[in-house]
Amino acid sequence: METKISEADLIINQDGSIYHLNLFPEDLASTVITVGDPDRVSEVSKYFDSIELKKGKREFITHTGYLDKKRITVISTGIGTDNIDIVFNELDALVNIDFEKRVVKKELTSLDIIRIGTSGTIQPDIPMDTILASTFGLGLDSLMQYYIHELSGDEHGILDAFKSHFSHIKGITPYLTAASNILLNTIGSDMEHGITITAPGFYAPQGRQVRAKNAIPDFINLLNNFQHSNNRITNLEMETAGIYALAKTLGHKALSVNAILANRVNFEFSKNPGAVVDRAIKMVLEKIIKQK
Ligand SMILES: O=P(O)(O)O[C@H]1O[C@H](CO)[C@@H](O)[C@H]1O
Ligand SMILES: O=c1cc[nH]c(=O)[nH]1
Repeated sequence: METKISEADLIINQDGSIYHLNLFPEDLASTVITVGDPDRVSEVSKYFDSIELKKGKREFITHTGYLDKKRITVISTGIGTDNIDIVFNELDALVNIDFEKRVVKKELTSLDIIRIGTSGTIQPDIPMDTILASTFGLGLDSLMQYYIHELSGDEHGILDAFKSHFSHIKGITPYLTAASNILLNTIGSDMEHGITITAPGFYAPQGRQVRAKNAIPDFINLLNNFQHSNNRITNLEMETAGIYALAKTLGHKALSVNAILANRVNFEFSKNPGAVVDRAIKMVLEKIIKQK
């Protein structure tokens, strides 16, 4: 017998839309771009040939439209993997749960989900304004402690090596998931590649020192001298690991594309962040319409 999902587990608004995203199943395209900043949604959808839908609630703004006959949804997640938990469970529910019967559909849909976000590099040879696709998301936040989450052989190897590199740091349980290979080799081709660290904050959790003192000394050096086979850590941000891990758990493909705005070893910040983000948006949209 099909298990019915309760009204408290999956909350559907009075009008039939999903709780936080405020969307109906038909509002969502099978190619989804996520951005952190709600204002970045229109920076993406301004390139669409037509926009059929604009909706929003809290920090979750959604536009769906067409570019060159391809239907695309762009949605803002806000900052952090706590928001990724909400957005990814609700995106999945929109395609894979029958809202009337409150059961999982027999035929599951796999979404293509591409993050276009901003990030700081920790490698001196990666110039500012680089567009980088994350090969793996390595989470230092706690989101995946709450989900059963299986690792492949490659993922185990890198994660075990990182855990031993990080073994003197107490109280952090890292997790790691690979990008979708298909999206990495299509959307992510012609981009710099590397492991992305997802931090549970912007300041000390990314090794920044302003007034509050850092508990982990030499954090950036500790990360940038990690190496496993050909894999090195290239950048820091706040969503990728949660996106990769939940996408894999729920059967979706995901890729994170990072506009590098900060170089943490050269202590520099981009002079023109808007232009770098715009270049990342255009690269991703061009690659999406070339797919299939
Ligand atoms: O520019 P977005 O997509 O928000 O991404 C990055 O910028 C925010 C911090 O400034 C974090 O969300 C981080 O992941
Ligand atoms: O250094 C940076 C830049 C953008 N976003 C981050 O999370 N970190």
